[in-house]
Amino acid sequence: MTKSLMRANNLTAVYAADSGQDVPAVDNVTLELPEGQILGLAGESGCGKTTLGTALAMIANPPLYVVAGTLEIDGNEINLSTLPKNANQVHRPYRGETVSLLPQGAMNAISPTLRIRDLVVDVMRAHNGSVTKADALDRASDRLKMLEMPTRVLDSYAHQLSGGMKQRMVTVISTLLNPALLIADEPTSALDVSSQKALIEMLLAMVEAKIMRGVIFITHDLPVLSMVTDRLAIMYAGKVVETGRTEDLVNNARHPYTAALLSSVLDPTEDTRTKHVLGIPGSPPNLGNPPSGCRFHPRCKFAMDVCSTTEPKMLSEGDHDFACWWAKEHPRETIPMEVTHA
Ligand SMILES: Nc1ncnc2c1ncn2[C@@H]1O[C@H](COP(=O)(O)OP(=O)(O)OP(=O)(O)O)[C@@H](O)[C@H]1O
Repeated sequence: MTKSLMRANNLTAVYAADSGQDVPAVDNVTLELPEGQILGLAGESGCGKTTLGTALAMIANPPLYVVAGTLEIDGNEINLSTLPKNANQVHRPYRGETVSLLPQGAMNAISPTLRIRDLVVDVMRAHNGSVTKADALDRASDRLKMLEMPTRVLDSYAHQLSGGMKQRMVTVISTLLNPALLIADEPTSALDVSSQKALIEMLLAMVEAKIMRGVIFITHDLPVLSMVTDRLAIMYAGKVVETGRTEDLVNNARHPYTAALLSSVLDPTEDTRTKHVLGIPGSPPNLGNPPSGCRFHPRCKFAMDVCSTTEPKMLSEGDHDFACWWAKEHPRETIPMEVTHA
């Protein structure tokens, strides 16, 4: 593997509940991103993707607490559990410059009373109060020219822009400080197909130009991830269950959950109309009280006795890691995809 840009070690993040029972939404997750690559983070709704992104971006606020874990990035090792509990007090260069988060729905959060140029100045000044308006706007304008986007957008209000343009603008603004790592949470989900393509092309151009040196791309949308990412990490019920090169996961899933997730996606080929996509039986567990052993075992058609009693350890086959008892007993065997024909 090429040089590592980021490595999160044994990260656990919990939501403190009024009932006193904490919900560990991210449980002992270890994740690595090589320099210059895009890592896709996928899994069903509620599996902890946004919580993991929030913890890595060092913007966890109560009731979310990072209770364990370190982040190695850019030669620093940051103990995430000892950062101030109020994210506003976290060392500024960590937030925004080391890691920048493009939150879910960011494009709809732009104030209707601000022009894009005002937003640029606000964001730049939040990081460095002494930045002049002219310098902030010069930087934004240079960045837009570099990305072949129209600079007149800076004079617009959000409601004057299309959804696709708004999303590209918030992406540009959230990377003006050249963060080492950008975490983009569902950046394409609310966009039409051509706007998705434009955003993806822009993200790839930004990585190519080293505006940021790595991206974690969070989405449910596996077809988008398989197009854009170098690596994938699949989460289930707060845990990363499989990670590796995108091509390896898509063609040779080693965890039954990954295989089930992939086979829930319709591939628009000639025989699509005759295919039954089986989906994944059952529903994800309550993270406050997850199943014992492997958390996926109640929904897994490959489950064995050990799966309900003992949590599987992460195993490696080359650059491909997975936590599954069935895969351990069936080295290098591809999990069959569950698609039937009418
Ligand atoms: N403020 C909160 N208090 C308590 N539990 C929460 C809170 N926010 C999220 N959770 C729980 O944490 C778990 C993980 O949520 P998270 O939003 O990280 O999942 P996700 O995979 O990003 O989902 P989605 O794809 O729907 O965005 C969920 O089970 C959710 O119910």
